[in-house]
Amino acid sequence: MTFPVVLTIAGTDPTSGAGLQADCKTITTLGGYAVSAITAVVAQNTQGVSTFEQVDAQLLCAQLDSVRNDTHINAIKIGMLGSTTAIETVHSWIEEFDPSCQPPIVIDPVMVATSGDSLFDPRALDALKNLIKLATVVTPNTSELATLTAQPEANTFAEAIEQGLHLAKELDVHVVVKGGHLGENPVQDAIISSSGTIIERTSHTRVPTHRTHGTGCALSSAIATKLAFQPAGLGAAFTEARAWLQHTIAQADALAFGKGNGPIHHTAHITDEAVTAPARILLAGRDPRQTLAGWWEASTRVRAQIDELRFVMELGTGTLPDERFAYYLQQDALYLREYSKALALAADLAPTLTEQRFWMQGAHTCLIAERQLHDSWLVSRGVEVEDIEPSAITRAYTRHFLNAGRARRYEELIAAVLPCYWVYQDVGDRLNREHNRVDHPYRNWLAAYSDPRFETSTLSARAIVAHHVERAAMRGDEGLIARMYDAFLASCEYERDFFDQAYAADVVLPSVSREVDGLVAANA
Ligand SMILES: Nc1ncnc2c1ncn2[C@@H]1O[C@H](COP(=O)(O)OP(=O)(O)OP(=O)(O)O)[C@@H](O)[C@H]1O
Ligand SMILES: Cc1ncc(COP(=O)(O)O)c(N)n1
Repeated sequence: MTFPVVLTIAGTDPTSGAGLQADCKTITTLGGYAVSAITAVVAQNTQGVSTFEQVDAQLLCAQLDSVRNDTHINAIKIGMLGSTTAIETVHSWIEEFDPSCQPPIVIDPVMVATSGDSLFDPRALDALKNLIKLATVVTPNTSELATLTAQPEANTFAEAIEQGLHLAKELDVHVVVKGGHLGENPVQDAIISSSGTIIERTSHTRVPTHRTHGTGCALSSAIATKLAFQPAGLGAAFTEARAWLQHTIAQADALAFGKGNGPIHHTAHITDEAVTAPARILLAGRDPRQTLAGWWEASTRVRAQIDELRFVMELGTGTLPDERFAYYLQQDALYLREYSKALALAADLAPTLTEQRFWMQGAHTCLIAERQLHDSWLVSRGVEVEDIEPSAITRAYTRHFLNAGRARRYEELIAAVLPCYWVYQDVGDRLNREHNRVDHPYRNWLAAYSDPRFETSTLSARAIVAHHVERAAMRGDEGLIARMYDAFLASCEYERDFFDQAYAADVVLPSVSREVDGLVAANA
């Protein structure tokens, strides 16, 4: 297996919340191989910066050469540089790349730490702007954006966007505008192209935490890592990195490190067993049934079949006929009623209050989604749910998990309900990233499944199931693990058949009366 190499050029943080150490964690978590060059040694922690010293130019250059002489670099993230000397050293070093082979460069123009301590010599501003001209993308916060554009700090996201447009054109660089400092909820971010158009916008719930130390470092190194995998996909690199960041911020209070503005939880995804390249390496030699990463690998074939279904492809491109979509939504509404019962059964059987709360909340959300489906898209097209019967597929799928629940087999039940989160989130997120556009007929369906709240629920469901697999493995209960594994894979197959049924030969499609815009999400 080969890993794309991502170089971080940054200052240090001994407590690993920001700077070079945090960048290395981010790159590793997202499946890259992290290499680094130190610009400044900073004595800091979650409470502030006590002192720092710049690394001299020769030593900085020697570190950079050590990396370049030994490996191909797939992407570069540049963070704290601090002084004119460091900036000019990095500038000259980058200019030595053959222009046709220069890796993508992400610059986080670090000036002031979250604690308010300065990490930048203001006399270095012109040198920094010259360096930014060599970059692919720059990711200033609102205060850095104001300094770079010589304007007062923005008070609203719209003002920040104006400054971002100005900077993009002036320096001929893509700009990520970040709303973290604005206090608005939801938090908005956007990426602007060098020609001055907004490529992507994101909107996320503001996490109520003071533990946001290192968010800027993490976002920029995550974008660099995504670019290392896919150099041409800057828009997707930004939205994927931002979605990843949200979960790390949401888990910061659980990490609870330090006495001050603590760090985000960079590795939250691997601790709850997300499937990343490192997780796959850990799998080598282990029975794939013993980890969720192994389950996911085992479902690869079925997931590929889902991607190739006519229904899914047309849903993505927006060419799916209304009647097929209406049929699917009718069945989905019926499915959700039963799925909600399964989640309520899981709540009843849950061994802890946290798990009980999670499943109960899911059961409730399903019923809201079922109502919204009915009240919006279907009603507006004159399609009723009450008139129809569940299909054979809907019946078999719901029986599969309800049987486990009614037999009070908690672990099997939660393994069986997991694909409805995980497979849906995976398919929806990819379709949304590849196809969503303002005039897409099913854009709200696509957006719903890549919603960060759905992603957070999916990660929680995975964490709960992973915990029970782990416990069964510790007890040596191979039989239970095998039953959970089978229940999970059977549900993946039902997911495929569920998507496929609107194109079954004998399907009776509803008649759809008129077109009205707007559709609300199906499923959990
Ligand atoms: N409380 C929060 N909840 C959700 N997202 C947040 C929160 N605070 C910051 N973010 C996100 O974190 C990223 C960094 O934003 P911010 O504007 O704070 O940049 P920064 O100042 O460079 O970060 P840092 O705090 O590391 O210096 C952005 O994607 C922003 O949307
Ligand atoms: C070496 C270094 N680089 C960047 C930051 C900014 O991170 P934050 O604004 O979250 O403190 C930092 N504190 N230290």
